[in-house]
Amino acid sequence: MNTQRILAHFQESAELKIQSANVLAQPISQAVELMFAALANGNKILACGNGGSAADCQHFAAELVGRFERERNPLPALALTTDTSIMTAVGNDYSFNDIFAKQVQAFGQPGDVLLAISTSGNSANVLAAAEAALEREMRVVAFTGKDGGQLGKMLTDADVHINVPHSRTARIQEVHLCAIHCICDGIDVALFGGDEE
Ligand SMILES: O=C(CO)[C@@H](O)[C@H](O)[C@H](O)[C@H](O)COP(=O)(O)O
Ligand SMILES: [Zn+2]
Repeated sequence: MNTQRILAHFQESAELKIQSANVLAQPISQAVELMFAALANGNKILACGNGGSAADCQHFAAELVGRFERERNPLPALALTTDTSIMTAVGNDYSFNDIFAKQVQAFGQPGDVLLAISTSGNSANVLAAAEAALEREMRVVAFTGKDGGQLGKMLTDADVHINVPHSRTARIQEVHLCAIHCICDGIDVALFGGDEE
């Protein structure tokens, strides 16, 4: 394979990370504050998304329940992407669009946070989950790309929108993962200090 193509992927990814840092530092900081306040109040974080974004949800939940870089007590975060019995039952008996919303209705409490990840902002099951969360007085942290899609439009001022300024799904996902690690670090800093600014 032509290594130029590989170099181009790295180049585009690195450039987008730098560009996104300027645009996303503020909303990522807001997401840390929102999530930490919820956790400190005894609430939890639910996470949903499809494909690579489902993997991101699981990655995020693993770092909260296990640990990120510092030793600490487990924090309550649940990926809604892992229970194949729930997802096949709801998908089969209702609709694939309901696989996350039903779980939000089952597990979500007022004050909990939904991490909703969709690079297009238009996946119907993620939109339904966000709608269910808002109905339950949960807050939503939305990770999107492109123009933010319908997900970006349904958020309230109390929610947080982390919209990656790019059109390519793979590149958007790479920035989403960086944002997830920023949030995990921010939660550790909120717990233990270490923010020198
Ligand atoms: O990881 C990738 C592409 O890089 C895919 O698995 C991708 O996540 C899937 O096509 C998703 O269904 C895309 O959905 P969304 O990000 O638009 O909500
Ligand atoms: Zn991917």
